[in-house]
Amino acid sequence: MASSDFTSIPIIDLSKVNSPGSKVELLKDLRHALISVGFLYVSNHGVPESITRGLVDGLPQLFSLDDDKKKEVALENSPQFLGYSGTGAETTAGNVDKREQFEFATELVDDWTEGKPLSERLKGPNQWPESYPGLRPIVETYISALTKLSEDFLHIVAEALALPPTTLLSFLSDQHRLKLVHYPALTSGAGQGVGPHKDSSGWWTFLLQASPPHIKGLQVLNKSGHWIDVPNIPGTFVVNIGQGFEVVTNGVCKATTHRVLSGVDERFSVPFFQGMRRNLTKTEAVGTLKEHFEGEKFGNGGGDESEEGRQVDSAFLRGKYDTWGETQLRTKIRSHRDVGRKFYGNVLEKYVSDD
Ligand SMILES: O=C(O)CCC(=O)C(=O)O
Ligand SMILES: [Fe+2]
Repeated sequence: MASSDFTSIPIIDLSKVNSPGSKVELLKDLRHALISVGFLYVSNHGVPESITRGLVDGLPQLFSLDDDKKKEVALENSPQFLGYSGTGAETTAGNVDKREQFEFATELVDDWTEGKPLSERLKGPNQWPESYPGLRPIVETYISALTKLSEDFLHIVAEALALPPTTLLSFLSDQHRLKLVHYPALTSGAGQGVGPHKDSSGWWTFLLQASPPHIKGLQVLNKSGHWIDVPNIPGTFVVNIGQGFEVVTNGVCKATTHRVLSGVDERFSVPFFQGMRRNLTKTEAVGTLKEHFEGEKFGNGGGDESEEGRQVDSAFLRGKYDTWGETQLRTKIRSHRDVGRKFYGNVLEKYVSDD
């Protein structure tokens, strides 16, 4: 094992930002987590317990709706790829993921018209299940709270990386995405809840583990290739780096590979994907902070990564398309070809056969 390799996930107490003495310690711990781990918990984050509780308590009711009620808000209806997708609709690392999910986003108007970049069509309204009218205020309140937390967090991250506090805000999107996820119980043994991946859809991910702490499942790959458990610690969010942030930091802060193993207990989770602006070009993403992150203070950076981690595709950096938005659209169309066929017929063939 590499001498600096991690075997557990650091907990960052965000209340330490409030006093100068403890802030120094916070920034040092955060910097280590960002450069050497890529995953962390945040505690004392300021999101009221009533907001997370409202969401957690609603999940069993939502997922126990009849199939035909879920299908009324099927993701296939939505050019924004927002809505319900059932178990078996997704594959990761070549295997089928055993999970069902509702995807929501910051509520926006679809004002795309012919001539605008196609990726602007990712912006649009949510589909709210009519048979659970109480869900909308719960989800909207939660998205607002996480939007605020994730923006505040970017200020602290910038400071931990020796940047002016507002530096990272210029990369933000007007749209953040939220998934409500249910991993059904397996009748025997363990199986793939979601396969090994790096988060490609956001710039940072804030995950609420929404089942009791004895229900495990989330694991992170360390640099020597061992899977490390990320148990649910009540009152915290798990925070991890997305592929966009890795690009912007010149690889100093790595998007760490993770997976979910399902077992005999069902499990719920809620990832919030803080969005990167769709018109961000590869040149801007790579170039804006390049000099800063090439500097000596990041000498060794997070450099090393396990072989399995290296294999995980970075669609933005290696892909053919110049903007973050187009890369996102391509990824979405490739994962949901039926939506591609219905709304993006002109580019479907190009995106599915360009590698
Ligand atoms: O369910 C979890 O704990 C993690 C989910 C995840 O990694 C994802 O959806 O990207
Ligand atoms: Fe993930």
